[in-house]
Amino acid sequence: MILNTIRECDCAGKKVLVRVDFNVPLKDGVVTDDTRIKAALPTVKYLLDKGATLIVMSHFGRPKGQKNPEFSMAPIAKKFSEELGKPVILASDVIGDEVGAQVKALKAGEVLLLENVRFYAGEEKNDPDFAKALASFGDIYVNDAFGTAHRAHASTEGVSHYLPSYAGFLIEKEVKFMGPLLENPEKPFVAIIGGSKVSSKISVLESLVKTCDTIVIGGGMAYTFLEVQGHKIGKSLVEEEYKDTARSFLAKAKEKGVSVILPVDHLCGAEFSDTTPAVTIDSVEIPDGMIGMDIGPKTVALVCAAVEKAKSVVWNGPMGVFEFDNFANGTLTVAKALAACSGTTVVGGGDSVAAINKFDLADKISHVSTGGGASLEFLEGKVLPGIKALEK
Ligand SMILES: Nc1ncnc2c1ncn2[C@@H]1O[C@H](COP(=O)(O)OP(=O)(O)O)[C@@H](O)[C@H]1O
Ligand SMILES: O=C(OP(=O)(O)O)[C@H](O)COP(=O)(O)O
Repeated sequence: MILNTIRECDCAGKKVLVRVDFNVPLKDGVVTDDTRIKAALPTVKYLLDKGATLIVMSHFGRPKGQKNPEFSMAPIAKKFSEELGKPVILASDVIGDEVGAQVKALKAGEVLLLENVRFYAGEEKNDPDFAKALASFGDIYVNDAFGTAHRAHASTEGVSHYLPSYAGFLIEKEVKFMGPLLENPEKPFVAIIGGSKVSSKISVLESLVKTCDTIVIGGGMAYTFLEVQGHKIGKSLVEEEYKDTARSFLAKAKEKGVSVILPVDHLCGAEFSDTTPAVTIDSVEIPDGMIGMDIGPKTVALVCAAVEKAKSVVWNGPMGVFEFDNFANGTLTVAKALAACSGTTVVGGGDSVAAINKFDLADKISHVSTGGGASLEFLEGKVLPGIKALEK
């Protein structure tokens, strides 16, 4: 996949329409995690250094096509300005005459942040008129919103039909790290997939089985697989309707000679709560009435040994209920193993990234993706419309 990148665009003296993903967590009107804002800064600063004037756009949350002050970009504009170290003007709206006038009034090198693009239904419908209205603000379009690249929306795909379009540094970096995992990973290649739902991860497992040497299945989704293997899982999470899918995945892995690591022991609780004491079950069989809430020490050792030998590792989804201190060990130890791995390590998915940040290990991972859904779809081998629009 070869992209047009901002290195190739002549943006001096031009108005550049930049799509970023500033869909960040807010609490009481304050940004609580600025990872996505920081991740967009290299592109924003580069364009400003080259003499561009910027019209920046993003969505925030899901206001469903309605103007709702709860979803205003105002608190994000404030944080963006602090991070950038220069004023950011917040537009009064997304499109329209008033915004048009604000764009026209911009002086060279100024930064205008449009209001939430999802205040208009045309955004998610990828309405050509809405896309044209956005495109009218710039001479060039730059997309750096990897986290939203799986959406074919007006600001992520539509505008590329009306302006010369380029990928920013973040999209370039995400593709640089994740592309080889899909096409030509350095071997041994280990994938660690966890989290709570088989339904949301089965497609990525089916894609990874084509390229991986080892696949670890942990977290709540592991129990559906253990149950189809005939093990006792107590009161652990199970997705009945995905048992056939789990069975056929295990058969496919066997046929391809891919080693699948499932939990061989567990940390269980009597109930799903953060005060439940962890009981180590030194067997794959979970007693009646118990809930599997983390992988046990023997499983942790198996996963760590696989990671230690790996040349490429991708991790998506925690190994246990890491939000509860009693059940965070599996996720923490696997995170540390990735941090110590000398191969290329890529972490994607909201909760695994949260775990990496909680344990302060982000700078020891080759690449921490800014996309949850987007990184999963990328690894599933799906075409991401926001990236396709930037291909040469
Ligand atoms: N053994 C488990 N039982 C129940 N939930 C679990 C278990 N292990 C992990 N989880 C939960 O999975 C959630 C993360 O899932 P996530 O990676 O977002 O993917 P998804 O929910 O789509 O599978 C976390 O909130 C974590 O507590
Ligand atoms: O936060 C996002 O997705 P993610 O939580 O899957 O990473 C993106 O901004 C996309 O948002 P959306 O899922 O409302 O389209």
